[in-house]
Amino acid sequence: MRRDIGTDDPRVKVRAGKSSRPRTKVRPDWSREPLARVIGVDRGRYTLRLEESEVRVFAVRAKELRRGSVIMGDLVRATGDLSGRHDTLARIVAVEERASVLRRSLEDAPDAKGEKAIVANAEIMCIVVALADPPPRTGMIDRCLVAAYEAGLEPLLCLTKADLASPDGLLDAYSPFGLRTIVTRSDAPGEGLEDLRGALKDRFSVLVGHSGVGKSTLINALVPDANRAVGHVNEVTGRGRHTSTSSQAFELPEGGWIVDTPGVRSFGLGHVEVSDVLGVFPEVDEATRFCLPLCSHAAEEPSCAIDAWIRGDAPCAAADPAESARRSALAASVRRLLEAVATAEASAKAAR
Ligand SMILES: Nc1nc2c(ncn2[C@@H]2O[C@H](COP(=O)(O)OP(=O)(O)OP(=O)(O)O)[C@@H](O)[C@H]2O)c(=O)[nH]1
Repeated sequence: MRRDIGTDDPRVKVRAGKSSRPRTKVRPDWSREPLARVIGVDRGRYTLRLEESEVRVFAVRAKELRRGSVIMGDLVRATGDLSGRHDTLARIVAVEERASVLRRSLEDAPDAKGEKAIVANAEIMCIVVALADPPPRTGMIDRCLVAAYEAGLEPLLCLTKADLASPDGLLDAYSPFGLRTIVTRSDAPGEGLEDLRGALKDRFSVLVGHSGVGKSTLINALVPDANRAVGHVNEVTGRGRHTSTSSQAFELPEGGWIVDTPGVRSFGLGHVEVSDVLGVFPEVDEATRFCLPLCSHAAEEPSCAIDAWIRGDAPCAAADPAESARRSALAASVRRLLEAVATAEASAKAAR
């Protein structure tokens, strides 16, 4: 129907009102467009590597894709100029289903709500911790572990700066998790670096760790032409300066990718639940079925069934002293992770 615009003058053309425009639910099928991996994110610009030709192209997001819907590591469909020539731009038109999503809750950023997906399709979280300068903080390792378990990534603990302090204390503290652990020192890279190379080969890994722990140093050692800027640790604060600011994936010469992204240096865990952590440790999870409802599973909880499981009391499976010692170490570690989740929950509530 023609809209009434208050004149019959035939020279005045009437465009259909917005509401009467025909709508279609049929979306274009992008599934035949070339597949590419997002290997760089710098504000609204993406660097893609085409899966088939391995050509690198710059791209922007198509209008119909929401802000934040394309993240590092995504497999996407791209159209437009895919030549990779200087001054050309491709267009990301669709994002493939993700095998894993690493998220960060934003309760630590008071102006933002909810959570943010930061890396897609990663397989390994390489938690980089300096043995000194800056000193290691177990709270940060625990938060990273919880985030890795929640996202379905395999955690790998990389202890750097072994020339400055012994790794023994941390190795002991994390042995109950059965984590893969690698110790490195930049003055004698040798064995540690080789182990790391082996662990990351053919995998898509994400590096996390505080500023100044030596992430860029590791990347430069693993990827000869990375040219990652190496910062210095401030003598007063004992921290680095977050020398690396853009999110970038580096291709390892022996195959695989390693991502350094500033966004994953701290983790809010507001989106993680107790069951996410317990799900990773089936035997502890099993024991908690005998807890009273609303049990926090903390060590001071008088009726928590985890203690009965440690002792091997019925209805849990019996345990000899060696088995009890193993259960006790594992329970202490799991309780530390649960505490990290509880603390995050409490601060999320307080921020609301
Ligand atoms: N003694 C010692 N120093 C190291 C080692 N690895 C790195 N460093 C030094 O630690 C400082 C920080 O290293 P970076 O590689 O820039 O650390 P980063 O984690 O990338 O820091 P950001 O970019 O700020 O996040 C530099 O001065 C490095 O030379 C090591 O194994 N031993």
